Amino acid sequence: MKVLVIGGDGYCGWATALYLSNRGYEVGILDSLVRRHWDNELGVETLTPIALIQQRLQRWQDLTGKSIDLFIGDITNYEFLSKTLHQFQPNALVHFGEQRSAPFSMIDREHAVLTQVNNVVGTLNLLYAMREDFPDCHLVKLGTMGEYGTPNIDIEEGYITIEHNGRKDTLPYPKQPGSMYHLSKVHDSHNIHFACRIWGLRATDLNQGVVYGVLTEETGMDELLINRLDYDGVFGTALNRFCIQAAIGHPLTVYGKGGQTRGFLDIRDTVRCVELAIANPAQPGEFRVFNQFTEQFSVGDLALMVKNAGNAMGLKVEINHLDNPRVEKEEHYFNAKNTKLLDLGLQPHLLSDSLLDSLLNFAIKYQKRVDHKQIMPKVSWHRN
Ligand SMILES: O=c1ccn([C@@H]2O[C@H](COP(=O)(O)OP(=O)(O)O[C@H]3O[C@H](CS(=O)(=O)O)[C@@H](O)[C@H](O)[C@H]3O)[C@@H](O)[C@H]2O)c(=O)[nH]1
Repeated sequence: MKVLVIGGDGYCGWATALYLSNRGYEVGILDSLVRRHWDNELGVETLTPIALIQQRLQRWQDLTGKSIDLFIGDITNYEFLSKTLHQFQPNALVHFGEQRSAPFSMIDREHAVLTQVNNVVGTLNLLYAMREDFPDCHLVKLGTMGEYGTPNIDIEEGYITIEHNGRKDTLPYPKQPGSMYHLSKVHDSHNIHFACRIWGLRATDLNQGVVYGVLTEETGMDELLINRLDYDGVFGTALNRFCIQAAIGHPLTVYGKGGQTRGFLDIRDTVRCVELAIANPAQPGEFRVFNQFTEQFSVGDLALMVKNAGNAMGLKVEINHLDNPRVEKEEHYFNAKNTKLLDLGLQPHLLSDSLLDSLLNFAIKYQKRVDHKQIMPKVSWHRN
């Protein structure tokens, strides 16, 4: 089975490409490498030193004998995309190739437009390329739990059955995203759903929660295969940031009250979830939605867990409640379903003391690379 991983040079994409290659899939990576460019523009570097994509792939081949084809280019360029698909002939497309940071999308108008054009046009191009020449190919698209927002009712997996004035229907679950980035994913979901309904394409939208961790079996094999681990205020995400902050003695940056609750998962489960989706494809015409997370936590609870784990290792860890740079509910109901991937056989790696220890130790190992100026959030959702 041939799988093209779009965005295969990024945090989730790199881990997934190696995992699938190790499991015997024929893997190609398509990536524009723009994420490395955005790091340069923002003046930030991931905690871990990441090798050039070509060196990474050479090392993978030397270690395992498995080769991964590389296509460098941008899927917003339809000609490049179409040429690549014809060359590679994929059976499944795994699409991580989007601008994925909420703060980045909220910097200013330019970054909002960049995010939405990049994400929506890239995915639209994919849908048209599939419609033209690869109508049977299965699209596995990374969506986000943030598409739903934080409604005061249970969150279902993509659809909700509603009774209204004596009639009943199962309809797309209402969306109330919290950033221009999260909105771009909602727009994608609508476009993909349309392509499935009208053209009979098949797709799975993986509404992923916040990913944490850095090691997978494959990326841990060699220093040159090491994954990125972002800690800065733009691309760093909650738990990873807290561990790195604890390791360098920076107070943990809880935004506001800290009751913000989200779905979380270990990166070792991200790669497995993608494989489960590929191995059990959607039917022609089906737009399938899986909620891809394993546990729910509030950011305040996560900060406490990191503080306790850090204290146990002899680190002094403080928790700071900062003025929230985002506009979001800080105390709210949150109960999201996540049974579909479990039904397909996902065995979650739940957040444990040993994972926190390993992440903290990882952060301590690379602490010299941390630029302390990049920790505090600088992007505000507020009007002024
Ligand atoms: O130092 C921090 C960082 C974040 N938060 C809070 O933690 C929550 C999550 O923020 P995040 O930065 O960890 O994650 P988010 O911006 O939601 O985006 C990340 O997680 C999303 C899944 S979800 O959150 O929408 O379920 C993915 O789609 C995105 O690509 C990924 O960057 C927010 O309430 C935020 O205010 C803090 O309190 N302190």
